[in-house]
Amino acid sequence: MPHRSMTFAKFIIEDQRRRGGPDTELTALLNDVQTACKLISVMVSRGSLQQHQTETGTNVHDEVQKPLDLAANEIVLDTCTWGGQVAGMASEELPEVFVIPPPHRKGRYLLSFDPLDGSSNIDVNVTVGTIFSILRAPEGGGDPVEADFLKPGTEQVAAGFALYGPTSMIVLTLGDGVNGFTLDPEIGNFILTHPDMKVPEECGEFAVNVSNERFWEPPVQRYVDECIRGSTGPRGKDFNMRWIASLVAEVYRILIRGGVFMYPWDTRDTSRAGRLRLLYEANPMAMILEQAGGVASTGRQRILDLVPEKLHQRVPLILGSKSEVERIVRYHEAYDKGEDKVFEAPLFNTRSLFRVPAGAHGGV
Ligand SMILES: O=P(O)(O)OC[C@H]1O[C@](O)(COP(=O)(O)O)[C@@H](O)[C@@H]1O
Ligand SMILES: [Mg+2]
Ligand SMILES: [Mg+2]
Repeated sequence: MPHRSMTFAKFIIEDQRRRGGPDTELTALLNDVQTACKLISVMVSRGSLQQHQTETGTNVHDEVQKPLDLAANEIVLDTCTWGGQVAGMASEELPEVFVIPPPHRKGRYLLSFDPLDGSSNIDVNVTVGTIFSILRAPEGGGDPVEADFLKPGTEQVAAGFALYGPTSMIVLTLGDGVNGFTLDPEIGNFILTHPDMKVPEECGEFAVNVSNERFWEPPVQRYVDECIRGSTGPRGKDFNMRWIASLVAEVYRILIRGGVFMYPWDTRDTSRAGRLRLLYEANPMAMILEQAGGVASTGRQRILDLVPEKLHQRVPLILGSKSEVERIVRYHEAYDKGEDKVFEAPLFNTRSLFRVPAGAHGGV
């Protein structure tokens, strides 16, 4: 039984003491984020018992916003504006940077977030979550602009996600390992239940939306084909497949059981570089994965090294147990060098219209 006194707030203060002194503003910001996650958790768990504004629109990604997407977005904006620790925020649900309005205090940090990840799952009562990434705001105290958010993931000060499932959890990294906290509903606190999480190396699961199979590049087709061929194929062992359509739930499963998650580049819409967004989906998840001993890549580049070009940039995302992701990266290398003739699928042959456009893999 975990000690109930090791709360999220206490853990952060102790971690900072251990690593060279307190940063009270960062601590306060993380507490604001945890408060927002508690509020969203309560709202999500009330399901149809709660009335929501029903007028919604489409977001900048042309996706239909659910009432809970908007309500969760408002909760994070409101909680973190009042807290006074951020200079600005970027959200999946807002086209532009949100600048802290006067008379609120402007803090030293920038927060990027996906208020409700996996929201296609709300209607069917499957786990959803909130993803967040924290950067330092530029010195000087002016209003932040888009360019201030366009920093590689290596510059994240902290990253994490909340999970609203059978239990509500927060998984957090401050750049020194990964820790998991479970919401104790009796006392209303997130309690450290999963210290020092590590992605298991031994694994037998892959997660990918196989309905897109015909649109994938050959290296991804090759990896999945080999998994499916199981013990009678080149891998010599059987794999299981999962697809929850909630990145938060997939990443949590990988932290517990290992395996791979892929939302690779595909040819459904060649103008976009992937499905998932770099700033508030791929980067925070990549930091968590790496801090837990895993790997996160586009298939060709380390996610955390990408220099974002725009706020809502999309990227291919492949993450999970080290040896599996490294294998997929090798398959991309072999394909790019023309060494992998076996998987010259018709869609991708040299005459194909669907050849990957230059630069697309870095995300646009
Ligand atoms: O429905 P698809 O194409 O399989 O996409 C599922 C992916 O989309 C997402 O739901 C995108 O997140 P949002 O719900 O925040 O838009 C991921 O969580 C998930 O991995
Ligand atoms: Mg999302
Ligand atoms: Mg979302």
